[in-house]
Amino acid sequence: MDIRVGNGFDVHRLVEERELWLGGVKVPYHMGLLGHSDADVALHALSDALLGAAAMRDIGYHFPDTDEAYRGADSRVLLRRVRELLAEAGYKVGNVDLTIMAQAPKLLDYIPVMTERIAADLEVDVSAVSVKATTTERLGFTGRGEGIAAMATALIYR
Ligand SMILES: Nc1ccn([C@@H]2O[C@H](COP(=O)(O)O)[C@@H](O)[C@H]2O)c(=O)n1
Ligand SMILES: C[C@@]1(CO)OP(=O)(O)OP(=O)(O)OC[C@H]1O
Repeated sequence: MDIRVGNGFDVHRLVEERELWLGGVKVPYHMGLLGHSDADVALHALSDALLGAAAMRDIGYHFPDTDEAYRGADSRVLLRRVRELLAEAGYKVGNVDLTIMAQAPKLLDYIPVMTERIAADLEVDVSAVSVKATTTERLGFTGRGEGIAAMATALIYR
Protein backbone atom coordinates (compact mmCIF):
# COMPACT_ATOMS: atom_id res chain seq x y z
CA MET A 1 0.00 0.00 0.00
CA ASP A 2 1.16 3.54 -0.83
CA ILE A 3 0.60 5.62 2.34
CA ARG A 4 1.38 9.33 2.30
CA VAL A 5 1.10 12.29 4.68
CA GLY A 6 0.82 16.00 4.02
CA ASN A 7 0.61 19.21 5.98
CA GLY A 8 -1.22 22.47 5.34
CA PHE A 9 -1.14 25.93 6.87
CA ASP A 10 -3.19 29.04 6.15
CA VAL A 11 -3.87 32.48 7.61
CA HIS A 12 -6.63 35.02 6.92
CA ARG A 13 -7.14 38.49 8.31
CA LEU A 14 -10.18 39.28 10.49
CA VAL A 15 -12.17 42.30 9.30
CA GLU A 16 -15.55 43.92 9.89
CA GLU A 17 -18.54 43.18 7.64
CA ARG A 18 -17.55 39.64 6.65
CA GLU A 19 -19.12 36.36 7.74
CA LEU A 20 -16.91 34.02 9.75
CA TRP A 21 -16.72 30.60 8.09
CA LEU A 22 -14.60 27.96 9.81
CA GLY A 23 -14.56 24.24 9.05
CA GLY A 24 -17.59 24.65 6.79
CA VAL A 25 -19.65 26.26 9.56
CA LYS A 26 -20.86 29.86 9.83
CA VAL A 27 -19.73 30.91 13.31
CA PRO A 28 -21.53 33.88 14.90
CA TYR A 29 -19.00 36.68 15.45
CA HIS A 30 -18.79 40.44 14.88
CA MET A 31 -15.94 39.97 12.37
CA GLY A 32 -15.14 37.58 9.55
CA LEU A 33 -12.15 36.46 7.51
CA LEU A 34 -11.06 38.37 4.42
CA GLY A 35 -10.36 36.43 1.23
CA HIS A 36 -11.27 35.88 -2.39
CA SER A 37 -13.42 32.88 -1.39
CA ASP A 38 -15.42 32.55 1.85
CA ALA A 39 -11.92 32.56 3.44
CA ASP A 40 -12.52 29.40 5.46
CA VAL A 41 -8.96 29.18 6.74
CA ALA A 42 -9.55 25.75 8.30
CA LEU A 43 -10.76 24.13 5.09
CA HIS A 44 -7.94 25.80 3.15
CA ALA A 45 -5.29 24.33 5.47
CA LEU A 46 -7.02 20.96 5.21
CA SER A 47 -7.22 21.14 1.39
CA ASP A 48 -3.51 21.98 1.25
CA ALA A 49 -2.65 19.06 3.55
CA LEU A 50 -4.56 16.66 1.28
CA LEU A 51 -3.00 18.07 -1.90
CA GLY A 52 0.41 18.07 -0.20
CA ALA A 53 0.10 14.41 0.70
CA ALA A 54 -0.45 13.62 -2.97
CA ALA A 55 2.26 16.08 -4.10
CA MET A 56 -0.45 17.83 -6.15
CA ARG A 57 0.49 21.48 -5.46
CA ASP A 58 -1.95 23.65 -3.42
CA ILE A 59 -5.40 25.24 -3.54
CA GLY A 60 -4.05 28.51 -4.97
CA TYR A 61 -2.75 26.48 -7.91
CA HIS A 62 -6.03 24.63 -8.52
CA PHE A 63 -8.41 27.50 -7.64
CA PRO A 64 -6.53 30.77 -8.36
CA ASP A 65 -7.60 33.93 -6.55
CA THR A 66 -7.33 35.72 -9.91
CA ASP A 67 -10.25 33.64 -11.22
CA GLU A 68 -13.68 35.28 -10.76
CA ALA A 69 -15.19 31.80 -10.63
CA TYR A 70 -13.87 31.48 -7.07
CA ARG A 71 -15.00 34.87 -5.77
CA GLY A 72 -17.04 34.15 -2.66
CA ALA A 73 -16.58 30.42 -3.25
CA ASP A 74 -17.84 27.94 -0.67
CA SER A 75 -14.65 26.26 0.57
CA ARG A 76 -16.60 23.02 1.06
CA VAL A 77 -17.05 22.90 -2.71
CA LEU A 78 -13.27 23.34 -3.09
CA LEU A 79 -12.61 20.63 -0.48
CA ARG A 80 -14.91 18.21 -2.31
CA ARG A 81 -13.08 19.00 -5.55
CA VAL A 82 -9.76 18.27 -3.80
CA ARG A 83 -11.15 14.89 -2.70
CA GLU A 84 -12.15 14.21 -6.32
CA LEU A 85 -8.67 15.18 -7.60
CA LEU A 86 -7.14 12.74 -5.13
CA ALA A 87 -9.65 10.03 -6.08
CA GLU A 88 -8.76 10.50 -9.75
CA ALA A 89 -5.15 9.74 -8.76
CA GLY A 90 -6.34 6.64 -6.91
CA TYR A 91 -6.09 8.02 -3.36
CA LYS A 92 -8.53 7.64 -0.46
CA VAL A 93 -8.43 9.71 2.71
CA GLY A 94 -7.22 7.88 5.81
CA ASN A 95 -7.53 10.48 8.54
CA VAL A 96 -7.13 14.22 8.99
CA ASP A 97 -6.21 16.36 11.99
CA LEU A 98 -6.87 20.09 12.05
CA THR A 99 -5.93 22.83 14.54
CA ILE A 100 -7.54 26.28 14.40
CA MET A 101 -5.65 29.10 16.14
CA ALA A 102 -8.14 31.77 17.19
CA GLN A 103 -8.16 33.97 20.28
CA ALA A 104 -11.90 34.37 19.75
CA PRO A 105 -14.63 33.33 19.27
CA LYS A 106 -14.89 30.21 21.39
CA LEU A 107 -15.21 27.35 18.91
CA LEU A 108 -15.88 24.39 21.21
CA ASP A 109 -19.62 24.23 20.47
CA TYR A 110 -19.12 24.31 16.70
CA ILE A 111 -16.48 21.58 16.47
CA PRO A 112 -18.88 18.60 16.27
CA VAL A 113 -20.70 20.06 13.24
CA MET A 114 -17.38 21.03 11.59
CA THR A 115 -16.27 17.41 12.07
CA GLU A 116 -19.50 16.05 10.54
CA ARG A 117 -19.31 18.34 7.51
CA ILE A 118 -15.63 17.61 6.82
CA ALA A 119 -16.27 13.86 7.15
CA ALA A 120 -19.20 14.13 4.70
CA ASP A 121 -17.12 16.12 2.19
CA LEU A 122 -14.19 13.70 2.40
CA GLU A 123 -16.49 10.65 2.38
CA VAL A 124 -14.95 9.24 5.57
CA ASP A 125 -16.32 8.31 8.97
CA VAL A 126 -16.36 11.06 11.62
CA SER A 127 -13.80 9.02 13.57
CA ALA A 128 -11.28 9.85 10.82
CA VAL A 129 -11.67 13.61 11.36
CA SER A 130 -10.16 15.57 14.25
CA VAL A 131 -10.82 19.29 14.68
CA LYS A 132 -9.19 21.21 17.51
CA ALA A 133 -9.04 24.84 18.56
CA THR A 134 -6.50 26.77 20.55
CA THR A 135 -5.88 30.35 21.50
CA THR A 136 -2.32 31.60 21.24
CA GLU A 137 -2.48 33.00 24.77
CA ARG A 138 -2.96 36.55 23.41
CA LEU A 139 0.43 36.35 21.67
CA GLY A 140 1.11 37.28 18.03
CA PHE A 141 -1.37 38.24 15.31
CA THR A 142 -3.85 35.54 16.27
CA GLY A 143 -3.56 36.46 19.94
CA ARG A 144 -4.28 40.11 19.11
CA GLY A 145 -7.35 39.04 17.16
CA GLU A 146 -5.98 40.35 13.86
CA GLY A 147 -6.45 37.03 12.10
CA ILE A 148 -7.05 33.32 12.40
CA ALA A 149 -4.56 30.61 11.43
CA ALA A 150 -5.07 26.91 10.84
CA MET A 151 -2.81 23.95 10.34
CA ALA A 152 -3.70 20.45 9.17
CA THR A 153 -2.21 17.02 8.69
CA ALA A 154 -3.69 14.48 6.31
CA LEU A 155 -2.99 10.82 5.66
CA ILE A 156 -4.00 9.37 2.29
CA TYR A 157 -3.47 5.93 0.78
CA ARG A 158 -3.92 3.92 -2.41
N1 LIG B 1 -11.03 29.83 19.77
C1 LIG B 1 -10.94 28.83 20.68
C2 LIG B 1 -9.77 28.55 21.36
C3 LIG B 1 -9.77 27.54 22.29
N2 LIG B 1 -10.88 26.81 22.50
C4 LIG B 1 -10.90 25.73 23.51
O1 LIG B 1 -10.34 26.19 24.72
C5 LIG B 1 -9.29 25.32 25.16
C6 LIG B 1 -8.21 26.09 25.84
O2 LIG B 1 -7.55 26.93 24.91
P1 LIG B 1 -6.04 27.35 25.20
O3 LIG B 1 -5.58 28.11 24.02
O4 LIG B 1 -6.08 28.16 26.44
O5 LIG B 1 -5.26 26.09 25.38
C7 LIG B 1 -8.84 24.60 23.91
O6 LIG B 1 -8.27 23.36 24.20
C8 LIG B 1 -10.13 24.48 23.13
O7 LIG B 1 -10.82 23.35 23.57
C9 LIG B 1 -12.00 27.08 21.80
O8 LIG B 1 -13.05 26.42 21.97
N3 LIG B 1 -12.02 28.09 20.89
C1 LIG C 1 -9.23 29.81 -1.79
C2 LIG C 1 -8.76 30.85 -2.77
C3 LIG C 1 -9.70 30.76 -3.99
O1 LIG C 1 -9.36 31.60 -5.00
O2 LIG C 1 -8.86 32.19 -2.32
P1 LIG C 1 -8.75 32.86 -0.85
O3 LIG C 1 -10.09 32.84 -0.18
O4 LIG C 1 -8.15 34.21 -0.98
O5 LIG C 1 -7.83 31.92 0.02
P2 LIG C 1 -6.25 31.75 0.08
O6 LIG C 1 -6.00 30.68 1.12
O7 LIG C 1 -5.57 33.04 0.31
O8 LIG C 1 -5.80 31.25 -1.37
C4 LIG C 1 -6.36 30.18 -2.07
C5 LIG C 1 -7.28 30.67 -3.18
O9 LIG C 1 -7.14 29.83 -4.22
